[in-house]
Amino acid sequence: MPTIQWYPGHIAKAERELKKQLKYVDVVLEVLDARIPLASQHPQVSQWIGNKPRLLVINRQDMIPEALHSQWVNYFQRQGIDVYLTDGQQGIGIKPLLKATQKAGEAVNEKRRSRGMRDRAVRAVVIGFPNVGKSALINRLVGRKAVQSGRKAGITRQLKWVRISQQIDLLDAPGVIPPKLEDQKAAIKLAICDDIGEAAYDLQNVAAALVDLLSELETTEIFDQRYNIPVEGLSGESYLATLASQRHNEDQERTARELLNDFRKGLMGKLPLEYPPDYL
Ligand SMILES: Nc1nc2c(ncn2[C@@H]2O[C@H](COP(=O)(O)OP(=O)(O)OP(=O)(O)O)[C@@H](O)[C@H]2O)c(=O)[nH]1
Repeated sequence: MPTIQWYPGHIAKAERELKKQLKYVDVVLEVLDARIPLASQHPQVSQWIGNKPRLLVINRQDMIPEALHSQWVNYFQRQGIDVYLTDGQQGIGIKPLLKATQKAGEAVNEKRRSRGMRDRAVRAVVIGFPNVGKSALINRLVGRKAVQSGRKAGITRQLKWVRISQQIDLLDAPGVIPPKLEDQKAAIKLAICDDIGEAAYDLQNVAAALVDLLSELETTEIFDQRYNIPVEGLSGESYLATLASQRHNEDQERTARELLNDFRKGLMGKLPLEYPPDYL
């Protein structure tokens, strides 16, 4: 399979701007995609933020089965990482996240008080891959439409500070991705979930990879129900070809787009592409 690489100019610029702003930030909220919490962790974030407090936010919680929620929380907690599950579209899980952000930033004001300075608002930044739901989350945290949110990756182009309350200022950063996608398995999952730009990959390869991945996870029953063709015994590539011949007059590109859109819109049901490594 050809490698997936995507690092357009606006992302490189976003990363430079973000790094500049990080020194003014007290707390980092890293947003992950619930369907792929491991693949959507940015490999360089830890290095950028040093020992600033970090909260992990698993967004799109509505797109995975509820039974998995606590499994992910446990998995990250075992590594000493605080995790919050949210649905940015419906505004679920927002209050605990606000509280935790406030609490994580309090150390700054304790230090200021000890030097005889007045309290100031805690400064938090929301970072993550494109399209994971950062802007939708911010709008929920603010309680109004303060920043733009949209279905295509790469909507947020500029860094923007938003006042959430007297206590919290939030920085909305454009999606960042590593300059080199070293882990190609992760890159394919990001492409399937629409968390990197479409220019980076071949639609048919990625749709076939979705079928292969779900076969590996043994969660392909939905294909029999939705398309009336079982996956059993077929590779992703042959499945796509079979589906195309039955539905769209051999048009595999159109079939691939339809398959991926059905998955991305949640029309195939709650289908995670990753489970905690120690999931039983
Ligand atoms: N189902 C579901 N959709 C969500 C959720 N959060 C956000 N979305 C949708 O996902 C799409 C992307 O959301 P954005 O908030 O624009 O994502 P972003 O991370 O700011 O994207 P960039 O600006 O590209 O970095 C939008 O259509 C949102 O409505 C969620 O928790 N569940």
